Amino acid sequence: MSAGTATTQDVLISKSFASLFISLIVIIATSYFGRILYDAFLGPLSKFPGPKLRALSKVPGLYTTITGRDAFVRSELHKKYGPVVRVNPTELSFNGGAEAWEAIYSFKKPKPVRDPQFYAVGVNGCPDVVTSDEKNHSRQRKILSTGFSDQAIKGYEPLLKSWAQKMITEMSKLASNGGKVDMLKYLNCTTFDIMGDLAFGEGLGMLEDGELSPWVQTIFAGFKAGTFWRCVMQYSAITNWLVAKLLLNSKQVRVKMWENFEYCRSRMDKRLSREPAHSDLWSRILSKSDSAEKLSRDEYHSNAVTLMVAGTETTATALSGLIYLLHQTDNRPALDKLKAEVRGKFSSFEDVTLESLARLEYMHAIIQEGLRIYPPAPSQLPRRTPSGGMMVNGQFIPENITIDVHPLATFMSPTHFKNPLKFRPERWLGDPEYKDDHLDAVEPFSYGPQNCLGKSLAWHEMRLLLAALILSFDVELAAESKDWIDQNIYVLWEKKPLICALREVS
Ligand code: HEM
Repeated sequence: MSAGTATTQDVLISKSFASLFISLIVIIATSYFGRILYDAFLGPLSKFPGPKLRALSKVPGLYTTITGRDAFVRSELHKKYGPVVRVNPTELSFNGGAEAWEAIYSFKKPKPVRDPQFYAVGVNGCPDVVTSDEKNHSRQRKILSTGFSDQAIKGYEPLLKSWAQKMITEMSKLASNGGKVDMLKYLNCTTFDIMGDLAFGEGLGMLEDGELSPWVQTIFAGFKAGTFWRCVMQYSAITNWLVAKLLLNSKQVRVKMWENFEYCRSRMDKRLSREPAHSDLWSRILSKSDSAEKLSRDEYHSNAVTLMVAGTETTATALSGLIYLLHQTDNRPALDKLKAEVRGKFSSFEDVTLESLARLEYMHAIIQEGLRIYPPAPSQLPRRTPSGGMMVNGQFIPENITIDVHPLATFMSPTHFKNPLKFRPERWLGDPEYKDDHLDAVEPFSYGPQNCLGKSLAWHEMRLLLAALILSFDVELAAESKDWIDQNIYVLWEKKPLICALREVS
């Protein structure tokens, strides 16, 4: 056989390999894109309305999320397409009000689970009340609830009042020097000190320093960075693997994450080793700690981290938003009525009790309206449909689909509220002008068995801190905070300092 013949044979073999390879690529590409087209236009989710581009690709949703505009875009999508929108190839967003909350978040079975891509287990690998499976969630929640009962909260009253008083004292020092106050920072310092005292038996020294600790600043920055990396991970299996292996597993990131975790772990261990001077979240829980259902040491650690994040920024955000809204020209009548109610009822902060505050009707309506327009948790809380799929509002949704009620798109929807953009506490007080409002669409603390465990404590804190401010100061919004509410959302609002001038009430 000549060398020339062998070369021709080689060429023929390599040509057939090339054409085999190209055919393989064509088959894979056809089935890949065919699948995408099928899912978008013929698959089980194709019956749900929404922009076709969003049915075809995750990219538009990831883009609006990374740019912090997703919540606002979703509100517009719901206005255009109605109460259910296909916002991603495998995600449906709902804003149907009470019916949608009930369908997705209630006790009813089959129940969707918290989306594991959104709810990641903490650095110690031990699931807390938020990230554990259904059985462990019920167990942990039952134990933790002991620390949030009405009776337990009553026991925290002196502690809560002393921190509110400390907040006023620190603000007064600035006000008497003619200085301005970053209300957001002081409210955050207060809620973190309160939670430190409730969870670790001692404050975190933030009001004293007038600064958020580096630990808190890292937590806040983490929401934006976390949103970005989650989007990269969600893009594809490859990016998911790359971020998980190269970034999250890198020594530098692990060290930083452990440092953050250590802040809570060491304080939690210290608390568990001694009895604090006052009753706190754990007092009742520990008094029953011989029960078979007790928390493990790791569960104490992971829940301490969760409580420090869930129970602080949220309350401070609600109050900052409320203060901003109350100081808009259009809302002055509401502010005046609130001042009259609080100052008419109490001559000084010493007279204030949690119980008497809970009876202030106008304050209640004001806070409800603040939570509607500026909910501290404005973004979707995603759930995954269970194996076998489930019915939602009369429509079948296959398994492993992400579904959620979008809080902001629901609370600001003209379907549910007259003048949805206007701050009108009267809608919560039976004003006939707002008789057609769907007040039960507003669930700022979420709904059902996984709703906010600290809801009652949060309400007491909001009323107490608001009353303390009203009894102590007349507040004016500084010019630099005029557009404070124009914020992006990275799971939470990306807030700027809320600068206010304070005049002490004589
Ligand atoms: C205005 C203040 C607050 C708002 C708007 C709020 C809102 C929420 C929301 C929407 C959820 C559901 C999260 C989800 O499903 O992913 C939640 C859960 C939770 N919140 Fe709050 N929260 C507030 C204050 C607090 C406080 C003060 C605490 C405790 C000290 C707290 C502790 C928790 C816990 C432990 C969970 C998880 C419950 C579970 O999974 O069973 N929250 N909160």
